[in-house]
Amino acid sequence: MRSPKDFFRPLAVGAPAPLREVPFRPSRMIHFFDPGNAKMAAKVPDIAPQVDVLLGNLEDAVAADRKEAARAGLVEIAKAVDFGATQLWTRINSLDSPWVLDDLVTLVTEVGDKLDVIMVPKVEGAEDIHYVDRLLAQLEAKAGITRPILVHAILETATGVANVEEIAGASPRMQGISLGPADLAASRRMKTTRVGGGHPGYLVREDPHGDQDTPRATFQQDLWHYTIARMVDACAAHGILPYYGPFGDIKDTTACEDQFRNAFLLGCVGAWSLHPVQIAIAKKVFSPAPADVAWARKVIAAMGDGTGAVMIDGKMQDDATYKQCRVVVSLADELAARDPELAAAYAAAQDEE
Ligand SMILES: CC(=O)SCCNC(=O)CCNC(=O)[C@H](O)C(C)(C)COP(=O)(O)OP(=O)(O)OC[C@H]1O[C@@H](n2cnc3c(N)ncnc32)[C@H](O)[C@@H]1OP(=O)(O)O
Ligand SMILES: CC(=O)C(=O)O
Ligand SMILES: [Mg+2]
Repeated sequence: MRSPKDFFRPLAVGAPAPLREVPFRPSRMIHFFDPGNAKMAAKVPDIAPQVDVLLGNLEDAVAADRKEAARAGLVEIAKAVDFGATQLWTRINSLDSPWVLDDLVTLVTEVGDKLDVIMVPKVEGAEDIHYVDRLLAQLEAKAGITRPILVHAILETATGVANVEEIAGASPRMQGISLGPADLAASRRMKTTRVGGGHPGYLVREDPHGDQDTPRATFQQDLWHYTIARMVDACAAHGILPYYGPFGDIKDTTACEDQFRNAFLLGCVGAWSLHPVQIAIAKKVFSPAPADVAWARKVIAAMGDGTGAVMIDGKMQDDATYKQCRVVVSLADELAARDPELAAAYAAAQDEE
């Protein structure tokens, strides 16, 4: 482990200095596309302004014989498109694959100045992040890149979950972590074949009634609660951002919204959109509701310097609820600065209060 005094030292001569704080930039949806798929690639200029993050995916979902085409497609798109305030990310191939070295070398040297974040799949421990960290520093130095490219890990192996705290704190490059429910299910030998979401078999049943014939209600439980909660704590402890990952049942927009909202309420800042239909869902869910923002502003106003206790509409407010309200309001302000429609909805709700 590096000494704390060396933690923020560049790992290569000529590499940019690491950031001391992860910039909070809106990232309600990380929109995945395959840069080697001509139809999807053609949609990028139209989709870019609608999303917070556009991610050129090179890993799973890109067939083995299309890996080079996807990488080349991403370089072309990154050079050609003006992304405005939208972030450009990529998901590279896994560190044990034959493609990852070329992914990193090509992308950083050709379009490193356009890339905000590199998502690394199947991260198992701090050593995976250390490897990417050093290599990125060398490549940044070679390419003359002046601001560090950040790193995002996917939590999708049992070992990764066991090491999530050390992964979150492995480097000042760490921007965030996403849950990878599909690979994680396989790694853990879970018996769901879905990409995220619930399972009707994972339930609790109410106690028997005196009368044997009365049916006993069942309640479906959340398969992902434990992992998301661990991930959120690890991220918060290290000042980085947690995300729910993919929801594979594209047609079930209702369950997608539920899964995204559970993650939002537990502390996640965004989720992946795999299909254009999921963009609006993520936008809705990961933007605090206007009524909640108006309420939070009311509490903050009533609390003055944020200490003491007051009663508002029958509810006790004190230093802790003041902090909760600050979380909601600062997120709303950051999102409103990027999203005029949302800013207007917040202003209207404020006028109603
Ligand atoms: C477990 C994991 O690793 S998850 C992450 C990896 N997976 C991915 O990245 C998947 C990304 N998404 C996709 O590949 C596709 O959305 C699929 C395969 C799920 C569905 O694709 P389709 O069957 O083409 O869906 P559908 O017919 O509804 O698409 C409608 C249009 O949207 C386009 N489209 C679909 N997904 C996307 C996308 N993610 N980005 C941009 N455009 C898209 C299609 O090309 C199609 O265009 P067209 O109207 O010009 O023909
Ligand atoms: C997100 C991802 O890669 C997975 O669920 O496996
Ligand atoms: Mg995966």
